[in-house]
This record gives sequence, structure tokens and C-alpha cells, in this order.
Amino acid sequence: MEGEPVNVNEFQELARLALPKMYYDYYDGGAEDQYTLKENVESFRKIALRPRILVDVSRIDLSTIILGHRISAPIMIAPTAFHKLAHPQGEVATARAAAASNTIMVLSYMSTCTVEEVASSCNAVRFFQLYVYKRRDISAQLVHRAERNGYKAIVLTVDAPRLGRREADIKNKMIAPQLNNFEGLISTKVDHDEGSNLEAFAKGTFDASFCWRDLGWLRAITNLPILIKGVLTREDAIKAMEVGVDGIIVSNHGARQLDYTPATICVLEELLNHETYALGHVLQTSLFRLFTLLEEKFLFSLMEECGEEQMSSRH
Ligand SMILES: Cc1cc2nc3c(=O)[nH]c(=O)nc-3n(C[C@H](O)[C@H](O)[C@H](O)COP(=O)(O)O)c2cc1C
Ligand SMILES: CCCCC(=O)C(=O)O
Repeated sequence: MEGEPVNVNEFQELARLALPKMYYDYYDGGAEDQYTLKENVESFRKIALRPRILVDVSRIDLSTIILGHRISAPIMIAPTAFHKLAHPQGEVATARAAAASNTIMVLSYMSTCTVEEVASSCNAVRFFQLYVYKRRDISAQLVHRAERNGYKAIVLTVDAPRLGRREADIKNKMIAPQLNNFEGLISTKVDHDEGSNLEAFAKGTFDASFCWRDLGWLRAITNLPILIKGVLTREDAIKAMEVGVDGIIVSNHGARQLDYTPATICVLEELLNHETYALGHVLQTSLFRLFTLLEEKFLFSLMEECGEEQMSSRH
């Protein structure tokens, strides 16, 4: 590729050239037939811009407030695992980028830098993403460490009772790096030489029995706000609000979990268009053209003002 990238899509090709195939495929791939992955991309492309003219745009302020934290635009860094597979500085570099961009970073439970390393690296506002292990004591320890180290919310990912069937990882026999957060607690090594080691690791450790009633456990061990990540239906959005979580994140996990779910951006539209759902905070992790889908004002209002308040009157 000639010169510096000028379009974000160019980074993908640079990554493909730079990374070992096993890691590139891990970052790049979706689950099974990758139907939803294609839909995620195409549904965004179908959203056409509708520019209004002769508006004073000499001063633009996209800043908004998420759970009380002002950020420069309604775009946050979603939790993604294993940053050191791509760069030796791992999540510390990502956190510094979040600080420089004045946005929030959600640190993955499966990070390669520790909760403490990321916390002490810069002043970015950080949330902590949680997977619940069968060994609940380990997950509880991580929540406590996040709280002690100034993370501002827990993002409970609920769409991965089992890891999605990622066919490239199966072929590559994807191996997870050892995670320093779990040193002395749990190892990512599995006694398994077939298929994706990562999938085998998740199968052995993730608590597939975790359900709505277990949210009480999480509520009891932390005072931090709790967001549920992975909501894809109206029914579950209602339930989440009923059980009193502090927000939901509409997501199909970048199409890496269940294939043949709708594109995230389409679900977001469905949830916001239904009067019941304009309660609490609705965040979305792939925000590039989100403004065009929703009335700008509505999105900002939702994030800034909504809190506990009913927003259905805005529709
Ligand atoms: C390489 C990679 C790793 C990911 N790791 C995590 C993770 O550790 N925890 C998590 O909750 N989501 C993880 N995700 C999902 C993202 O947080 C995010 O949901 C997704 O990239 C965007 O899809 P969405 O718009 O449907 O949310 C990962 C995604 C990618 C591409
Ligand atoms: C067991 C690792 C899970 C990380 C993750 O969420 C992903 O790869 O999508």
C-alpha cells in the first residue's frame, strides 16, 4: 500500500499484511456462515445520508454524556480481547488513544494487559467488561479489582454462554494467549489438540447457566452501574429494564456469536422506535453512521437526559 492510510478500511489490509494468519483471522472473522457479519456491514452501507443545507456548521459540538461522563462524541471503544496479539503495548495503547480522543474505553475481561496496568497508564474513563466464569470467585475478584482501580461501570456481556463457532479459528487451531489478569487463578491452556483452543477454553470456563436471576449476584458484589451487552430483542430490552440494569448495549457481538441474527444497526432502530425502549441508556458499539439513522437530537437527548426517566413522550 502506498503511503499512510487515509481511510479506516485501509487499516484492515495493513493488519492482514502485518499479523500472523491465526491472529488476523481471529480478529477478522464472524461465526459460522458469516451471514450476520455481511449483514452488519451492508446494513450500515444502506443507510443513506440526507444532508440539510445552509446550516451554520462553523462550530460543531458532538459531545455527549454517558453515565455521567462527558465524552467528545457518542462513540466509545467496545471491549475486544487480546490486544497484545496485534501490538506489544496491548490495551495500554488503546486506553491512551481513548484518553487522547476523550472517550470511554471498555476493557475486555479477556485483556492481555491487566486491569491495573491499564488503569495506571492514563486518565481515560474506563468501564470493565465482564464474562462470568463457572468459578464465580474469579469473576468477583476481577469486578472488585476493576472497582478498586477506578473503572466506572461493569459491562456484562450476555451473548456468549458458549463461544460462537468461528470456522477460521477451528481450522487455525486458534490458541488464546495467557492472560495476566488470571495469573495463578486460571490458565488459558487447554488439554485439547483439535479445533479452536479458544472455544475449548471458553467451554470449560464460561458459566453457561448464568441467567436473569443471577444478576442479583452481580448487583450484590458491586456498587458500579451495570450495563448488559448483547441485547437483540425487544423482549430482552424490556426484561433488562424491569430488573433495573443501568443500561443496555444493543449488539450481536460483531457477528461472532450466533449467526443469522439481524444486523445490530437494524435492531437498534427497532428498539428505539418502540416506545417502551426509550428507557435507560441505549448505547451501540458500531456507531459510524448512527447519527443518520436516528434523529440526532433524539440520540443526544437519550444519552444525556434519560436516566430513569420515561422517554416515550419523545416519539
Ligand atoms: C476481535 C474481537 C474481539 C472481541 N472481544 C470481545 C470481548 O472480549 N468481549 C466482548 O464483550 N465483546 C467482544 N467483541 C465484540 C465487540 O465488543 C463489539 O460488540 C463488536 O466488535 C461490534 O459489534 P456490535 O456492533 O454488534 O456490537 C470482540 C469483537 C472483536 C472483533
Ligand atoms: C474467549 C474469548 C472471547 C473473546 C471474545 O469475546 C471474542 O473473541 O469475541
